[in-house]
Amino acid sequence: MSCPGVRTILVGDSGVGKTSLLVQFDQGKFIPGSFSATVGIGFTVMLLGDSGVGKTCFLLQFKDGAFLSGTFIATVGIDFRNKVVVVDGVKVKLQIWDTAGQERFRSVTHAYYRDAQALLLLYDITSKMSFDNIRAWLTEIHEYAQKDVVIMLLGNKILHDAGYWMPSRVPEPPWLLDALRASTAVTCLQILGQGREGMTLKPRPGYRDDSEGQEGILVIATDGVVLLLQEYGVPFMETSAKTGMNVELAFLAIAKELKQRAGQPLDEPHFQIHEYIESQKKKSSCCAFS
Ligand SMILES: Nc1nc2c(ncn2[C@@H]2O[C@H](COP(=O)(O)OP(=O)(O)OP(=O)(O)O)[C@@H](O)[C@H]2O)c(=O)[nH]1
Repeated sequence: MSCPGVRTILVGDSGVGKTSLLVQFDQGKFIPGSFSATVGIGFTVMLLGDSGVGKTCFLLQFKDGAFLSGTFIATVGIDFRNKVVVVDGVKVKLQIWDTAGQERFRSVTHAYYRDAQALLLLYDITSKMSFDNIRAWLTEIHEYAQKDVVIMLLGNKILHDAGYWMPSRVPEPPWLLDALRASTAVTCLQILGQGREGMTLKPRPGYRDDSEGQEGILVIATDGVVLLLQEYGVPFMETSAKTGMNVELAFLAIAKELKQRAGQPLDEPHFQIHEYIESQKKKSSCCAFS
């Protein structure tokens, strides 16, 4: 959550101490005897979206496996974290930039768009406003980012993770309640659409005041997203920075796509990010309703 400033690049032979110097500066400590050569393949991923959609939490969940609950401290300017992931047996270093969602930092973050190879664009599924602003974000991306930048749309704060939602009546059969709680907004609507008219999910009273009613919130999770995806063709997932759902999958899919692009011989078939995330999502949610 630091202010952007001068960019400094550490260069020098392997083993001279570049990483240790950086760790000493960042964390104020020296880690003895832990030399591991910094991986040669690396990509820059940028997190974008309105203030409060959960970008910082999303990054910290991925980096440290922890959720930052409680007081919300808006990011100032831009902050970054590194994480190495293994893709098909190869170490890939992701440098992830967490940007401030607040309007007043927009000119600062624009300066970084061009250096990003992938963009994770987040909205908060409980905030219609944050979804409505996605088109404006996509317009900015087309203006400032590289033409071939990888984009993924993420609907963060899935329904059940904070207990914001409750059914308007006890569902029948009773196991459906657990199924609904374990669902994304999209699957909730699919379940509710299957002959269970008259039952809706409601946010807890007083939860938010920037959305015009609960129907609107759920609709953005289906019609709005489908239309947007048809128009822009970007891959989409619902995620939870709180429970960790799909957080790692989002970064892994991006890393896989970038790695394939970087080293792919022309005659090899192109990696299909849409198909990859659909197959992985199915794997992780296959038992939710059994
Ligand atoms: N329930 C729930 N709350 C979340 C989730 N992700 C973030 N939050 C909460 O949402 C609030 C905002 O999260 P941040 O990660 O700071 O939001 P941000 O997008 O980084 O905001 P800016 O830094 O202003 O751009 C915090 O109070 C978090 O605890 C999530 O997946 N589920």
